[in-house]
Amino acid sequence: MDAREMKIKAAAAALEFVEDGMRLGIGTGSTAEEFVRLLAEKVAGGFKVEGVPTSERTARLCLELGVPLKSLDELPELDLTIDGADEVDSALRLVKGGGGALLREKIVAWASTRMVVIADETKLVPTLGKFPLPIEVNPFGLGATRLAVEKAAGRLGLAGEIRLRQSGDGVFVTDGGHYILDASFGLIPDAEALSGALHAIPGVVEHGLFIDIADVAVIAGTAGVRVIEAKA
Ligand SMILES: O=C[C@H](O)[C@H](O)[C@H](O)COP(=O)(O)O
Repeated sequence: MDAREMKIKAAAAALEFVEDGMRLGIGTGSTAEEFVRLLAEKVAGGFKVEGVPTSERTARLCLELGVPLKSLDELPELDLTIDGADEVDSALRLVKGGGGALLREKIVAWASTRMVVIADETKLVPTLGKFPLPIEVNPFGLGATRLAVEKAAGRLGLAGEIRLRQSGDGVFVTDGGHYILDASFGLIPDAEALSGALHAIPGVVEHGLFIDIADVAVIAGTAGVRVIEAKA
């Protein structure tokens, strides 16, 4: 099974969590896009959902495929969000933001009663941190914020390159008009402490650590699909 097939398997299994009439947060990325394609087929068959997209990219795909959309202002409470991840650990802590959508993804997931994360087994890790941590920052005072991030990480014994994300010839800009710093700190043994330290920096808008947000992970691998529930 190749990577795309695994993503489709995870997306198909996650579709089982979606009920007719649900208000649905719809994630961003290649795995979430497989979910949107499968959801669109169900919608075409008469299944009713109202989706809130986590990025302009996802919104475009939903509109193209006929998945009905609302804004989060119209639907401030959602039943379920289905989204991908860059890393998932056994406590269902996540690293997200590889596609730059982490802020809207976190806002949408937070507004949802449940979040189901979908991924192929390569994303499952014993400890978060192999994937560089995306940190969304305000463009104002970028240098100062970067330094503050470096110092905060250093106090937790973390160090590594912090790169300003680029896109084509320029700086990558998120849907919210912010920049992304990709921090290669290596393994993050205390994700909660790093999350708190980053949130304390005024120039940090949000970071890609999702802690106590995902309720279920649907992980597709060569041996089949595994469903992991978060411990209460
Ligand atoms: O910003 C993007 C998101 O957090 C994605 O859900 C994440 O990067 C996973 O994307 P993919 O399914 O393409 O690996």
